[in-house]
Amino acid sequence: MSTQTALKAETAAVEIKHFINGEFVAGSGGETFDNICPLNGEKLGVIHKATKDDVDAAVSAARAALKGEWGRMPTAERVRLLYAVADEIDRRFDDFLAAEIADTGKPKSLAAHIDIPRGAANFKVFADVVKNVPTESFFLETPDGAGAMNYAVRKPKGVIGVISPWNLPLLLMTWKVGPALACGNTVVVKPSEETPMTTALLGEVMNAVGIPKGVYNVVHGHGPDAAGEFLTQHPGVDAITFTGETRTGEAIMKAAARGVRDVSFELGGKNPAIVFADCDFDAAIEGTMRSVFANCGQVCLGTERVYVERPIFDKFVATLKEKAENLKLGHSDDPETNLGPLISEEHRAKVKSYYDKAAAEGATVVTGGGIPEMGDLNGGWWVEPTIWTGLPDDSAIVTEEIFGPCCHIRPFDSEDEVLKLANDTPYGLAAAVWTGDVSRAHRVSRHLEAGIIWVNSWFLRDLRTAFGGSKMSGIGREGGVHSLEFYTELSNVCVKL
Ligand SMILES: NC(=O)c1ccc[n+]([C@@H]2O[C@H](COP(=O)([O-])OP(=O)(O)OC[C@H]3O[C@@H](n4cnc5c(N)ncnc54)[C@H](O)[C@@H]3O)[C@@H](O)[C@H]2O)c1
Ligand SMILES: N/C(=C\C=C\C=O)C(=O)O
Repeated sequence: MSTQTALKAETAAVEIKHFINGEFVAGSGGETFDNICPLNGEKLGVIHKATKDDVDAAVSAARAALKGEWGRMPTAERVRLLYAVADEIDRRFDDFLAAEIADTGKPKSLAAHIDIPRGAANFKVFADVVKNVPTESFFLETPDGAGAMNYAVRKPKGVIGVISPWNLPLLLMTWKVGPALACGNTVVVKPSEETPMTTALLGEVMNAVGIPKGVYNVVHGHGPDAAGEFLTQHPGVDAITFTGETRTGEAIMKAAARGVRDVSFELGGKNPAIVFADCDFDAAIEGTMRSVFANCGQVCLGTERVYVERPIFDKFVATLKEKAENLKLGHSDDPETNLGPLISEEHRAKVKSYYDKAAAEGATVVTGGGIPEMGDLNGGWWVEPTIWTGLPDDSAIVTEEIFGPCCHIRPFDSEDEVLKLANDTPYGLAAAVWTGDVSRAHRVSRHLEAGIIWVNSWFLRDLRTAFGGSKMSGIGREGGVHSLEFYTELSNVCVKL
Protein backbone atom coordinates (compact mmCIF):
# COMPACT_ATOMS: atom_id res chain seq x y z
CA MET A 1 0.00 0.00 0.00
CA SER A 2 1.52 3.30 -0.99
CA THR A 3 1.38 5.74 1.85
CA GLN A 4 1.17 9.47 1.60
CA THR A 5 4.46 10.88 2.78
CA ALA A 6 4.17 13.13 5.81
CA LEU A 7 3.58 16.47 4.14
CA LYS A 8 6.29 18.89 5.13
CA ALA A 9 6.40 22.47 3.92
CA GLU A 10 9.98 21.99 2.77
CA THR A 11 9.12 18.96 0.66
CA ALA A 12 9.26 20.37 -2.86
CA ALA A 13 7.57 17.56 -4.74
CA VAL A 14 4.65 16.41 -2.64
CA GLU A 15 2.29 14.34 -4.78
CA ILE A 16 -1.28 14.45 -3.44
CA LYS A 17 -3.15 11.32 -4.47
CA HIS A 18 -6.77 10.31 -3.99
CA PHE A 19 -7.56 8.11 -0.99
CA ILE A 20 -10.00 5.42 -2.07
CA ASN A 21 -10.84 2.21 -0.20
CA GLY A 22 -7.89 2.65 2.15
CA GLU A 23 -5.33 3.19 -0.63
CA PHE A 24 -3.57 6.29 -1.98
CA VAL A 25 -4.12 6.07 -5.73
CA ALA A 26 -3.29 8.20 -8.75
CA GLY A 27 -6.15 9.64 -10.78
CA SER A 28 -7.27 7.29 -13.58
CA GLY A 29 -7.01 10.17 -16.07
CA GLY A 30 -3.32 10.68 -15.30
CA GLU A 31 -3.88 14.45 -14.94
CA THR A 32 -2.50 16.59 -12.11
CA PHE A 33 -2.41 20.31 -11.25
CA ASP A 34 0.07 22.34 -9.24
CA ASN A 35 -0.26 22.96 -5.51
CA ILE A 36 1.09 26.46 -4.80
CA CYS A 37 2.12 27.91 -1.42
CA PRO A 38 0.33 31.25 -0.86
CA LEU A 39 3.19 32.50 1.28
CA ASN A 40 5.64 32.85 -1.61
CA GLY A 41 3.87 31.56 -4.73
CA GLU A 42 6.24 28.59 -4.96
CA LYS A 43 5.18 25.13 -6.13
CA LEU A 44 4.67 22.65 -3.29
CA GLY A 45 3.97 19.69 -5.57
CA VAL A 46 1.13 18.29 -7.65
CA ILE A 47 -2.44 17.20 -6.95
CA HIS A 48 -4.15 14.41 -8.86
CA LYS A 49 -7.33 15.33 -10.73
CA ALA A 50 -10.22 12.91 -10.12
CA THR A 51 -12.18 11.63 -13.07
CA LYS A 52 -15.80 10.49 -12.95
CA ASP A 53 -14.47 6.94 -12.68
CA ASP A 54 -12.34 7.86 -9.66
CA VAL A 55 -15.34 9.46 -7.94
CA ASP A 56 -17.42 6.40 -8.82
CA ALA A 57 -14.77 4.13 -7.27
CA ALA A 58 -14.81 6.23 -4.10
CA VAL A 59 -18.61 6.16 -3.83
CA SER A 60 -18.63 2.39 -4.45
CA ALA A 61 -16.00 1.88 -1.72
CA ALA A 62 -18.09 3.97 0.68
CA ARG A 63 -21.20 1.96 -0.15
CA ALA A 64 -19.37 -1.34 0.34
CA ALA A 65 -18.07 -0.20 3.72
CA LEU A 66 -21.63 0.58 4.83
CA LYS A 67 -22.59 -2.99 4.04
CA GLY A 68 -19.44 -4.43 5.67
CA GLU A 69 -17.72 -4.28 9.06
CA TRP A 70 -18.46 -0.55 9.57
CA GLY A 71 -22.19 -0.97 9.01
CA ARG A 72 -22.31 -3.81 11.54
CA MET A 73 -20.07 -2.12 14.10
CA PRO A 74 -21.54 -1.47 17.59
CA THR A 75 -21.72 2.23 18.51
CA ALA A 76 -19.26 1.75 21.39
CA GLU A 77 -16.59 0.45 18.98
CA ARG A 78 -17.25 3.26 16.52
CA VAL A 79 -16.89 5.78 19.36
CA ARG A 80 -13.60 4.16 20.45
CA LEU A 81 -12.24 4.41 16.92
CA LEU A 82 -13.22 8.09 16.58
CA TYR A 83 -11.41 8.88 19.80
CA ALA A 84 -8.42 7.00 18.37
CA VAL A 85 -8.60 9.23 15.24
CA ALA A 86 -8.52 12.31 17.47
CA ASP A 87 -5.57 10.94 19.45
CA GLU A 88 -3.64 10.13 16.24
CA ILE A 89 -4.21 13.67 14.92
CA ASP A 90 -2.77 14.93 18.22
CA ARG A 91 0.16 12.50 17.93
CA ARG A 92 0.90 13.77 14.39
CA PHE A 93 0.21 17.38 15.34
CA ASP A 94 3.43 18.66 13.70
CA ASP A 95 2.70 16.92 10.40
CA PHE A 96 -0.81 18.38 10.25
CA LEU A 97 0.57 21.79 11.26
CA ALA A 98 3.24 21.70 8.52
CA ALA A 99 0.69 20.60 5.92
CA GLU A 100 -1.89 23.25 6.86
CA ILE A 101 0.72 26.02 6.87
CA ALA A 102 2.16 24.92 3.54
CA ASP A 103 -1.30 24.92 1.96
CA THR A 104 -2.53 28.22 3.40
CA GLY A 105 0.51 30.29 4.40
CA LYS A 106 -1.31 31.15 7.62
CA PRO A 107 0.69 31.97 10.78
CA LYS A 108 1.84 28.86 12.65
CA SER A 109 0.47 30.39 15.88
CA LEU A 110 -3.02 30.50 14.36
CA ALA A 111 -3.00 26.98 12.91
CA ALA A 112 -1.52 25.59 16.12
CA HIS A 113 -4.22 27.17 18.29
CA ILE A 114 -7.27 26.85 16.04
CA ASP A 115 -7.05 24.69 12.96
CA ILE A 116 -5.27 21.56 14.18
CA PRO A 117 -6.72 21.28 17.71
CA ARG A 118 -10.22 21.60 16.28
CA GLY A 119 -9.42 18.75 13.89
CA ALA A 120 -9.17 16.42 16.88
CA ALA A 121 -11.99 18.08 18.86
CA ASN A 122 -14.43 17.64 15.99
CA PHE A 123 -14.16 13.86 16.29
CA LYS A 124 -14.37 13.77 20.09
CA VAL A 125 -17.44 16.01 20.44
CA PHE A 126 -19.54 13.90 18.10
CA ALA A 127 -18.30 10.60 19.51
CA ASP A 128 -19.64 11.90 22.83
CA VAL A 129 -22.94 12.99 21.27
CA VAL A 130 -23.78 9.58 19.78
CA LYS A 131 -22.69 7.87 23.01
CA ASN A 132 -24.90 9.95 25.28
CA VAL A 133 -27.87 11.42 23.42
CA PRO A 134 -31.15 9.53 24.00
CA THR A 135 -33.93 9.07 21.47
CA GLU A 136 -37.60 9.77 22.23
CA SER A 137 -40.33 7.30 23.21
CA PHE A 138 -44.07 7.70 23.88
CA PHE A 139 -46.62 5.38 25.46
CA LEU A 140 -49.95 5.58 23.57
CA GLU A 141 -53.22 4.82 25.37
CA THR A 142 -55.41 2.70 23.08
CA PRO A 143 -59.20 2.03 23.19
CA ASP A 144 -58.63 -1.57 24.16
CA GLY A 145 -56.67 -0.44 27.18
CA ALA A 146 -53.57 -2.40 26.23
CA GLY A 147 -51.74 0.60 24.87
CA ALA A 148 -48.84 0.89 22.42
CA MET A 149 -45.16 1.76 22.82
CA ASN A 150 -43.52 4.19 20.42
CA TYR A 151 -39.76 4.63 20.25
CA ALA A 152 -37.44 6.44 17.83
CA VAL A 153 -34.50 4.80 16.09
CA ARG A 154 -31.69 6.74 14.42
CA LYS A 155 -29.98 5.07 11.46
CA PRO A 156 -27.07 6.37 9.33
CA LYS A 157 -28.14 8.25 6.21
CA GLY A 158 -25.62 6.34 4.05
CA VAL A 159 -22.86 7.73 1.80
CA ILE A 160 -22.29 11.42 2.54
CA GLY A 161 -20.66 13.74 0.00
CA VAL A 162 -18.50 16.27 1.87
CA ILE A 163 -17.29 19.38 0.03
CA SER A 164 -15.06 21.69 2.04
CA PRO A 165 -13.48 25.15 1.55
CA TRP A 166 -9.89 26.44 1.77
CA ASN A 167 -9.99 28.90 4.65
CA LEU A 168 -9.95 26.46 7.60
CA PRO A 169 -9.29 23.23 5.69
CA LEU A 170 -8.88 20.63 8.47
CA LEU A 171 -11.31 22.32 10.86
CA LEU A 172 -14.14 22.63 8.38
CA MET A 173 -13.68 19.21 6.77
CA THR A 174 -13.62 17.38 10.13
CA TRP A 175 -16.60 19.48 11.31
CA LYS A 176 -18.49 17.42 8.75
CA VAL A 177 -16.60 14.10 8.73
CA GLY A 178 -16.69 13.83 12.56
CA PRO A 179 -20.49 13.72 12.92
CA ALA A 180 -20.94 11.79 9.66
CA LEU A 181 -18.77 8.91 10.89
CA ALA A 182 -20.07 9.14 14.47
CA CYS A 183 -23.57 8.50 13.11
CA GLY A 184 -22.35 5.44 11.19
CA ASN A 185 -22.21 6.95 7.70
CA THR A 186 -19.34 6.67 5.24
CA VAL A 187 -17.92 9.68 3.39
CA VAL A 188 -16.39 10.81 0.14
CA VAL A 189 -14.59 14.11 0.75
CA LYS A 190 -13.69 16.65 -1.92
CA PRO A 191 -11.44 19.23 -0.27
CA SER A 192 -10.76 22.59 -1.87
CA GLU A 193 -8.34 22.45 -4.78
CA GLU A 194 -6.36 25.12 -2.93
CA THR A 195 -5.82 23.11 0.27
CA PRO A 196 -5.75 19.32 -0.14
CA MET A 197 -2.93 18.35 2.21
CA THR A 198 -4.51 17.85 5.64
CA THR A 199 -7.51 16.06 4.13
CA ALA A 200 -5.08 13.70 2.37
CA LEU A 201 -3.05 13.24 5.55
CA LEU A 202 -6.18 12.22 7.47
CA GLY A 203 -6.28 9.12 5.24
CA GLU A 204 -3.06 7.93 6.86
CA VAL A 205 -4.64 8.47 10.27
CA MET A 206 -7.73 6.46 9.32
CA ASN A 207 -5.54 3.52 8.27
CA ALA A 208 -3.30 3.83 11.31
CA VAL A 209 -6.15 3.57 13.85
CA GLY A 210 -8.04 0.84 12.01
CA ILE A 211 -11.03 2.64 10.53
CA PRO A 212 -12.22 0.06 7.98
CA LYS A 213 -11.25 0.80 4.38
CA GLY A 214 -13.89 2.63 2.36
CA VAL A 215 -15.29 4.52 5.36
CA TYR A 216 -13.23 7.64 4.60
CA ASN A 217 -12.46 8.44 0.97
CA VAL A 218 -10.90 11.55 -0.61
CA VAL A 219 -11.02 12.71 -4.22
CA HIS A 220 -9.21 15.84 -5.41
CA GLY A 221 -9.92 18.40 -8.07
CA HIS A 222 -11.91 21.52 -8.81
CA GLY A 223 -15.64 22.09 -8.55
CA PRO A 224 -17.52 22.72 -11.80
CA ASP A 225 -17.22 19.92 -14.37
CA ALA A 226 -14.67 18.26 -12.09
CA ALA A 227 -14.43 16.22 -8.88
CA GLY A 228 -16.85 18.47 -6.96
CA GLU A 229 -19.61 18.25 -9.51
CA PHE A 230 -18.94 14.55 -10.24
CA LEU A 231 -19.52 13.92 -6.54
CA THR A 232 -22.68 16.00 -6.09
CA GLN A 233 -24.18 14.51 -9.25
CA HIS A 234 -23.33 10.91 -8.34
CA PRO A 235 -26.57 8.96 -7.73
CA GLY A 236 -24.82 6.84 -5.08
CA VAL A 237 -24.41 9.84 -2.76
CA ASP A 238 -27.28 9.94 -0.25
CA ALA A 239 -26.76 13.48 1.11
CA ILE A 240 -24.39 16.42 0.60
CA THR A 241 -22.82 18.62 3.23
CA PHE A 242 -21.08 21.72 1.86
CA THR A 243 -19.23 24.75 3.17
CA GLY A 244 -18.36 27.48 0.74
CA GLU A 245 -19.70 30.40 -1.26
CA THR A 246 -23.40 31.02 -1.50
CA ARG A 247 -23.40 30.84 -5.29
CA THR A 248 -21.65 27.47 -5.14
CA GLY A 249 -24.36 26.35 -2.74
CA GLU A 250 -26.96 27.25 -5.34
CA ALA A 251 -25.17 25.06 -7.92
CA ILE A 252 -24.86 22.15 -5.50
CA MET A 253 -28.51 22.44 -4.49
CA LYS A 254 -29.50 21.98 -8.14
CA ALA A 255 -27.38 18.81 -8.32
CA ALA A 256 -28.83 17.52 -5.04
CA ALA A 257 -32.35 18.04 -6.30
CA ARG A 258 -31.80 15.14 -8.71
CA GLY A 259 -32.56 12.15 -6.50
CA VAL A 260 -34.09 14.44 -3.83
CA ARG A 261 -30.92 14.38 -1.69
CA ASP A 262 -30.73 16.32 1.58
CA VAL A 263 -28.22 19.16 1.93
CA SER A 264 -26.51 20.88 4.83
CA PHE A 265 -25.04 24.25 3.79
CA GLU A 266 -22.69 26.67 5.56
CA LEU A 267 -22.34 29.55 3.14
CA GLY A 268 -21.18 33.15 2.90
CA GLY A 269 -21.78 36.09 5.18
CA LYS A 270 -21.39 39.85 5.57
CA ASN A 271 -21.30 39.95 9.33
CA PRO A 272 -21.80 43.08 11.45
CA ALA A 273 -20.10 44.04 14.70
CA ILE A 274 -22.13 46.48 16.80
CA VAL A 275 -20.14 48.52 19.32
CA PHE A 276 -22.12 50.50 21.88
CA ALA A 277 -20.59 53.42 23.76
CA ASP A 278 -21.02 51.58 27.07
CA CYS A 279 -18.81 48.64 25.97
CA ASP A 280 -15.52 47.55 27.52
CA PHE A 281 -13.56 49.57 24.96
CA ASP A 282 -10.31 47.57 25.09
CA ALA A 283 -12.20 44.28 24.82
CA ALA A 284 -14.22 45.58 21.88
CA ILE A 285 -11.06 46.70 20.09
CA GLU A 286 -9.28 43.37 20.76
CA GLY A 287 -12.30 41.36 19.69
CA THR A 288 -12.88 43.42 16.55
CA MET A 289 -9.22 43.18 15.60
CA ARG A 290 -9.60 39.39 15.66
CA SER A 291 -12.98 39.29 13.93
CA VAL A 292 -11.76 41.55 11.11
CA PHE A 293 -8.15 40.39 10.59
CA ALA A 294 -7.84 36.79 11.87
CA ASN A 295 -6.82 34.34 9.14
CA CYS A 296 -6.28 37.37 6.88
CA GLY A 297 -10.01 38.06 7.04
CA GLN A 298 -10.75 34.68 5.48
CA VAL A 299 -13.26 33.52 8.07
CA CYS A 300 -16.94 33.25 7.16
CA LEU A 301 -17.85 34.40 10.69
CA GLY A 302 -15.56 37.42 10.38
CA THR A 303 -16.59 41.07 10.59
CA GLU A 304 -16.59 43.25 7.48
CA ARG A 305 -19.13 45.83 8.74
CA VAL A 306 -18.47 47.64 12.02
CA TYR A 307 -21.14 49.93 13.52
CA VAL A 308 -19.94 52.14 16.38
CA GLU A 309 -22.14 54.35 18.57
CA ARG A 310 -21.29 57.96 17.70
CA PRO A 311 -19.83 59.14 21.07
CA ILE A 312 -16.90 56.69 20.72
CA PHE A 313 -16.70 56.54 16.92
CA ASP A 314 -13.61 58.71 16.42
CA LYS A 315 -11.72 57.06 19.30
CA PHE A 316 -12.64 53.59 18.05
CA VAL A 317 -11.52 54.31 14.46
CA ALA A 318 -8.23 55.84 15.60
CA THR A 319 -7.48 52.94 17.96
CA LEU A 320 -8.36 50.23 15.41
CA LYS A 321 -6.15 52.05 12.85
CA GLU A 322 -3.21 52.05 15.25
CA LYS A 323 -3.66 48.34 16.05
CA ALA A 324 -4.08 47.40 12.37
CA GLU A 325 -0.89 49.25 11.46
CA ASN A 326 0.94 47.23 14.11
CA LEU A 327 -0.08 43.88 12.62
CA LYS A 328 2.97 41.94 11.47
CA LEU A 329 2.71 40.36 8.02
CA GLY A 330 5.28 37.65 7.51
CA HIS A 331 6.43 34.06 7.37
CA SER A 332 4.22 31.39 8.96
CA ASP A 333 7.10 30.20 11.11
CA ASP A 334 7.84 33.62 12.60
CA PRO A 335 6.23 33.67 16.06
CA GLU A 336 5.80 37.44 15.69
CA THR A 337 3.65 37.03 12.55
CA ASN A 338 -0.05 37.65 13.06
CA LEU A 339 -1.19 38.12 9.46
CA GLY A 340 -0.56 35.76 6.58
CA PRO A 341 -1.38 36.01 2.85
CA LEU A 342 -4.63 35.45 1.01
CA ILE A 343 -5.13 31.94 -0.37
CA SER A 344 -4.57 32.54 -4.09
CA GLU A 345 -3.66 35.01 -6.81
CA GLU A 346 -7.32 34.91 -7.94
CA HIS A 347 -8.62 35.68 -4.47
CA ARG A 348 -6.06 38.46 -4.02
CA ALA A 349 -7.24 40.00 -7.28
CA LYS A 350 -10.85 39.82 -5.98
CA VAL A 351 -9.98 41.49 -2.66
CA LYS A 352 -7.81 44.13 -4.39
CA SER A 353 -10.70 44.92 -6.74
CA TYR A 354 -12.76 45.88 -3.69
CA TYR A 355 -9.87 47.96 -2.35
CA ASP A 356 -9.78 49.83 -5.67
CA LYS A 357 -13.57 50.14 -5.77
CA ALA A 358 -13.63 51.67 -2.28
CA ALA A 359 -11.04 54.26 -3.27
CA ALA A 360 -12.93 55.01 -6.50
CA GLU A 361 -16.16 55.52 -4.51
CA GLY A 362 -14.41 58.12 -2.36
CA ALA A 363 -14.05 56.11 0.83
CA THR A 364 -11.87 57.51 3.56
CA VAL A 365 -9.02 54.98 3.60
CA VAL A 366 -8.19 55.03 7.31
CA THR A 367 -5.33 52.59 6.70
CA GLY A 368 -4.17 50.11 4.04
CA GLY A 369 -5.78 49.75 0.63
CA GLY A 370 -2.76 48.37 -1.17
CA ILE A 371 -0.27 45.53 -1.61
CA PRO A 372 2.67 45.58 0.82
CA GLU A 373 6.36 45.15 -0.02
CA MET A 374 7.25 41.72 1.38
CA GLY A 375 10.87 41.25 0.27
CA ASP A 376 11.62 37.56 -0.32
CA LEU A 377 7.91 36.80 0.14
CA ASN A 378 6.81 39.11 -2.68
CA GLY A 379 5.77 36.03 -4.67
CA GLY A 380 2.98 35.44 -2.11
CA TRP A 381 -0.53 36.90 -2.26
CA TRP A 382 -0.32 39.70 0.28
CA VAL A 383 -2.63 42.63 0.87
CA GLU A 384 -2.53 45.38 3.48
CA PRO A 385 -4.94 45.25 6.41
CA THR A 386 -7.47 47.92 5.49
CA ILE A 387 -10.08 50.08 7.21
CA TRP A 388 -12.56 52.39 5.49
CA THR A 389 -15.13 54.92 6.64
CA GLY A 390 -17.49 57.25 4.79
CA LEU A 391 -19.09 54.93 2.26
CA PRO A 392 -22.87 54.79 1.67
CA ASP A 393 -24.83 51.86 3.13
CA ASP A 394 -25.54 50.54 -0.39
CA SER A 395 -21.89 50.45 -1.46
CA ALA A 396 -20.68 47.03 -2.65
CA ILE A 397 -17.97 47.34 0.02
CA VAL A 398 -20.73 47.34 2.66
CA THR A 399 -23.05 44.79 1.05
CA GLU A 400 -20.87 42.15 -0.67
CA GLU A 401 -18.66 39.54 1.01
CA ILE A 402 -15.00 40.46 0.36
CA PHE A 403 -13.35 37.75 2.49
CA GLY A 404 -10.19 39.73 3.17
CA PRO A 405 -8.48 41.67 6.01
CA CYS A 406 -10.72 44.72 5.76
CA CYS A 407 -13.75 46.40 7.27
CA HIS A 408 -15.92 49.49 6.89
CA ILE A 409 -16.77 51.42 10.06
CA ARG A 410 -19.94 53.55 10.34
CA PRO A 411 -21.36 55.55 13.25
CA PHE A 412 -24.92 55.06 14.55
CA ASP A 413 -27.12 56.93 17.02
CA SER A 414 -29.78 54.47 18.23
CA GLU A 415 -30.49 50.80 18.80
CA ASP A 416 -33.33 50.85 16.25
CA GLU A 417 -31.08 52.43 13.63
CA VAL A 418 -28.24 49.95 14.10
CA LEU A 419 -30.54 46.92 14.06
CA LYS A 420 -31.95 48.09 10.72
CA LEU A 421 -28.42 48.59 9.37
CA ALA A 422 -27.11 45.26 10.68
CA ASN A 423 -30.07 43.29 9.30
CA ASP A 424 -30.04 45.02 5.91
CA THR A 425 -28.24 42.14 4.15
CA PRO A 426 -29.25 39.00 2.23
CA TYR A 427 -26.94 37.06 4.56
CA GLY A 428 -27.64 35.91 8.11
CA LEU A 429 -24.59 34.07 9.43
CA ALA A 430 -22.96 35.77 12.44
CA ALA A 431 -22.82 38.99 14.46
CA ALA A 432 -20.87 40.44 17.38
CA VAL A 433 -22.39 42.81 19.95
CA TRP A 434 -20.20 44.83 22.36
CA THR A 435 -22.06 46.44 25.26
CA GLY A 436 -21.95 46.67 29.05
CA ASP A 437 -25.75 46.66 29.31
CA VAL A 438 -26.93 43.09 29.89
CA SER A 439 -30.58 43.77 28.97
CA ARG A 440 -29.49 45.48 25.77
CA ALA A 441 -27.19 42.55 24.94
CA HIS A 442 -30.09 40.11 25.11
CA ARG A 443 -32.56 42.46 23.42
CA VAL A 444 -30.31 43.31 20.47
CA SER A 445 -29.18 39.68 20.04
CA ARG A 446 -32.74 38.46 19.74
CA HIS A 447 -33.46 40.96 16.98
CA LEU A 448 -30.37 40.21 14.90
CA GLU A 449 -31.06 38.08 11.78
CA ALA A 450 -28.09 35.76 12.22
CA GLY A 451 -27.50 32.14 13.16
CA ILE A 452 -24.67 32.88 15.59
CA ILE A 453 -24.47 36.01 17.78
CA TRP A 454 -21.51 36.64 20.06
CA VAL A 455 -21.85 39.16 22.92
CA ASN A 456 -18.60 40.68 24.22
CA SER A 457 -16.70 37.90 22.44
CA TRP A 458 -16.03 36.46 18.98
CA PHE A 459 -15.41 32.93 17.70
CA LEU A 460 -15.85 31.53 21.22
CA ARG A 461 -17.01 28.05 20.23
CA ASP A 462 -19.00 25.52 22.22
CA LEU A 463 -19.24 22.61 19.78
CA ARG A 464 -22.48 21.41 21.39
CA THR A 465 -24.36 24.51 20.21
CA ALA A 466 -26.30 25.03 16.98
CA PHE A 467 -24.03 26.38 14.21
CA GLY A 468 -25.25 27.69 10.87
CA GLY A 469 -26.70 30.62 9.00
CA SER A 470 -30.10 31.90 7.90
CA LYS A 471 -31.15 33.59 4.64
CA MET A 472 -28.34 33.28 2.04
CA SER A 473 -25.86 32.04 4.66
CA GLY A 474 -26.96 28.45 4.78
CA ILE A 475 -29.41 25.63 5.30
CA GLY A 476 -29.58 23.65 8.52
CA ARG A 477 -27.68 23.68 11.76
CA GLU A 478 -24.74 21.49 12.77
CA GLY A 479 -23.10 21.10 16.16
CA GLY A 480 -23.96 18.88 19.12
CA VAL A 481 -27.28 17.08 18.76
CA HIS A 482 -28.22 19.31 15.81
CA SER A 483 -25.87 17.33 13.57
CA LEU A 484 -27.90 14.19 14.23
CA GLU A 485 -30.82 15.70 12.31
CA PHE A 486 -28.74 15.76 9.13
CA TYR A 487 -26.46 12.74 9.53
CA THR A 488 -29.17 10.23 10.54
CA GLU A 489 -32.56 9.08 9.35
CA LEU A 490 -35.05 9.00 12.25
CA SER A 491 -37.64 6.20 12.31
CA ASN A 492 -40.48 5.65 14.78
CA VAL A 493 -41.37 2.10 15.85
CA CYS A 494 -44.89 1.61 17.27
CA VAL A 495 -45.42 -1.66 19.15
CA LYS A 496 -49.05 -2.64 20.02
CA LEU A 497 -49.04 -4.16 23.50
N1 LIG B 1 -20.72 29.37 6.65
C1 LIG B 1 -19.56 28.83 6.97
O1 LIG B 1 -19.38 28.18 8.01
C2 LIG B 1 -18.40 29.02 6.03
C3 LIG B 1 -17.15 28.58 6.45
C4 LIG B 1 -16.05 28.76 5.60
C5 LIG B 1 -16.19 29.37 4.36
N2 LIG B 1 -17.42 29.78 3.98
C6 LIG B 1 -17.58 30.48 2.71
O2 LIG B 1 -16.78 29.82 1.70
C7 LIG B 1 -16.28 30.81 0.79
C8 LIG B 1 -14.77 30.65 0.68
O3 LIG B 1 -14.46 29.29 0.41
P1 LIG B 1 -14.22 28.79 -1.09
O4 LIG B 1 -13.70 29.88 -1.95
O5 LIG B 1 -13.49 27.48 -1.05
O6 LIG B 1 -15.73 28.51 -1.57
P2 LIG B 1 -16.11 27.86 -2.98
O7 LIG B 1 -17.58 27.83 -2.96
O8 LIG B 1 -15.42 28.51 -4.11
O9 LIG B 1 -15.53 26.35 -2.92
C9 LIG B 1 -15.84 25.53 -1.83
C10 LIG B 1 -15.71 24.09 -2.30
O10 LIG B 1 -16.72 23.84 -3.27
C11 LIG B 1 -16.15 23.24 -4.43
N3 LIG B 1 -17.00 23.62 -5.56
C12 LIG B 1 -16.98 24.79 -6.24
N4 LIG B 1 -17.94 24.78 -7.21
C13 LIG B 1 -18.57 23.56 -7.12
C14 LIG B 1 -19.64 22.93 -7.84
N5 LIG B 1 -20.27 23.54 -8.84
N6 LIG B 1 -20.02 21.67 -7.48
C15 LIG B 1 -19.40 21.03 -6.46
N7 LIG B 1 -18.37 21.57 -5.75
C16 LIG B 1 -17.97 22.83 -6.07
C17 LIG B 1 -14.74 23.79 -4.46
O11 LIG B 1 -13.90 22.98 -5.25
C18 LIG B 1 -14.38 23.75 -2.98
O12 LIG B 1 -13.98 22.45 -2.60
C19 LIG B 1 -16.67 32.15 1.36
O13 LIG B 1 -17.84 32.62 0.71
C20 LIG B 1 -16.99 31.85 2.82
O14 LIG B 1 -17.94 32.75 3.37
C21 LIG B 1 -18.54 29.63 4.80
N1 LIG C 1 -17.88 25.83 11.30
C1 LIG C 1 -17.03 26.49 12.12
C2 LIG C 1 -16.33 27.61 11.72
C3 LIG C 1 -16.52 28.24 10.47
C4 LIG C 1 -15.67 29.22 10.06
C5 LIG C 1 -15.82 29.87 8.82
O1 LIG C 1 -14.89 30.37 8.15
C6 LIG C 1 -16.82 26.00 13.50
O2 LIG C 1 -16.13 26.68 14.29
O3 LIG C 1 -17.35 24.90 13.78
